[in-house]
Amino acid sequence: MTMLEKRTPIPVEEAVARCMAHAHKLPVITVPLADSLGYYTAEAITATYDIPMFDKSPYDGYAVRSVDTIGASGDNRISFRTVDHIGAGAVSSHAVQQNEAVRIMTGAPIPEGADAVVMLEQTVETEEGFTVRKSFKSGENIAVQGEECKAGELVLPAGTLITAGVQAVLATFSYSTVPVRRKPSVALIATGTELAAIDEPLTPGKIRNSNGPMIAGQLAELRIKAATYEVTADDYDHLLALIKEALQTHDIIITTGGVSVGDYDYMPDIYKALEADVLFNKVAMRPGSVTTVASLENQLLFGLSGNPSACYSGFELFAKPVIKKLMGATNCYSPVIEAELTEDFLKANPFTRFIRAELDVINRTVKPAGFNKSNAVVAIAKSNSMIMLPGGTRGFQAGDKVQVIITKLTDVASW
Ligand SMILES: Nc1nc2c(c(=O)[nH]1)N[C@H]1C(S)=C(S)[C@@H](COP(=O)(O)OP(=O)(O)OC[C@H]3O[C@@H](n4cnc5c(N)ncnc54)[C@H](O)[C@@H]3O)O[C@H]1N2
Ligand code: MOO
Ligand SMILES: [Mg+2]
Repeated sequence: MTMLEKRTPIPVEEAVARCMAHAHKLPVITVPLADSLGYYTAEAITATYDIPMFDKSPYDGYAVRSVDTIGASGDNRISFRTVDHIGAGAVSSHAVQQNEAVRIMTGAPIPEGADAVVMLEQTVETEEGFTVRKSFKSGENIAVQGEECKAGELVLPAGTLITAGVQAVLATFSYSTVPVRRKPSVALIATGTELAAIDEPLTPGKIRNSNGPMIAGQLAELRIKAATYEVTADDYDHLLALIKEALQTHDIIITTGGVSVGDYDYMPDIYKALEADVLFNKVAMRPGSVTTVASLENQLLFGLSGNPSACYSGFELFAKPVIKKLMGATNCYSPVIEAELTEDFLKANPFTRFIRAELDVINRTVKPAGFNKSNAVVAIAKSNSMIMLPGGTRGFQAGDKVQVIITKLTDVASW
């Protein structure tokens, strides 16, 4: 029997800080615009020209000189003669003269001489053109060059998550390819002799490997495709060999299980054998207190707990911000908001407690997502957030305000 290793718990914030201190931005690559979703911009996007690039019509109508509309009223309709007709994409060669108009469609450049646009609905057609019954101010109904942004202006800083809207901006400024930081390559290894493959019969003592697909899903939510290794029995030699193999080609190795002090928990010995620098192996939190993170030169090993809720929380708290930082994100952390508890939670909290929860963002209320022990699976599925109760506090009651980490921003039943 070996001596039980003594572990010193560190505060969650300190554990996160240690992880982040070992997360170095990955090199810049370029990806086609169409494939850029989910990356972060590696350089600032600066306007290369004014937007709009030219004064344009925001309406289907007529471009006129506003001075010619002075005095127009219901009793004094002023007539205009149509001298040209352009749609978006065309440029009129006419300089608009007194009481002339160019029929112009939305998006077309304002012709020379004109300084206002009359909407089609504001006109009555005549043989030569149309009449108006109101005067127009100079600049009325014109989308002015540079009104959205000016050439040289910073539009989006480096480290912005590329969303559909960001892709629109990138297209606007002619980025057919986008400089981004490459995504980390992540190996995923579920450990445990008890784990049965998804199609294997559940013989006595066996359970399904739910953590493997869950972590793969958490990575996929960050648009990272995990390299999922075979499910591995608690066999030191085999596990060590597999992790060594994974270290050949991956930036991050995520394991689940085998990280505590049990007889078949081999991860602590594996970190020793790898001569990895263990950043921490005990965190003052529940669940997931045994979460271990170790570093090797430029690689990180996340030893997530085997217990599903602890595993999930460990990924959200430590792996997620690290991955975002590696990809060059400016905002690496999930948003935290204050919400009102709608149920009592009477357990005391010797350590910081994370509770998979249902947050109603609109009403700013929150409640635990059902049975919430470390081994819970269903509550993870029902949650969109985690309530964070500080260590050293007693129970909380309905009506109390609590801090909540938002883990999912969409697809929530109560929204
Ligand atoms: N004497 C002590 N015992 C335990 C301690 C402790 O401090 N002293 N910590 C407990 C806590 S807290 C947790 S959490 C677990 C962590 O255990 P491990 O990370 O070593 O994980 P395992 O022992 O491999 O498994 C724990 C539990 O989770 C189930 N599991 C494992 N992998 C999966 C998977 N891929 N999918 C679904 N479920 C999985 C496994 O069957 C076990 O039931 O240790 C406590 N013990
Ligand atoms: O690490 Mo365990 O899940 O704290 O309960
Ligand atoms: Mg164990």
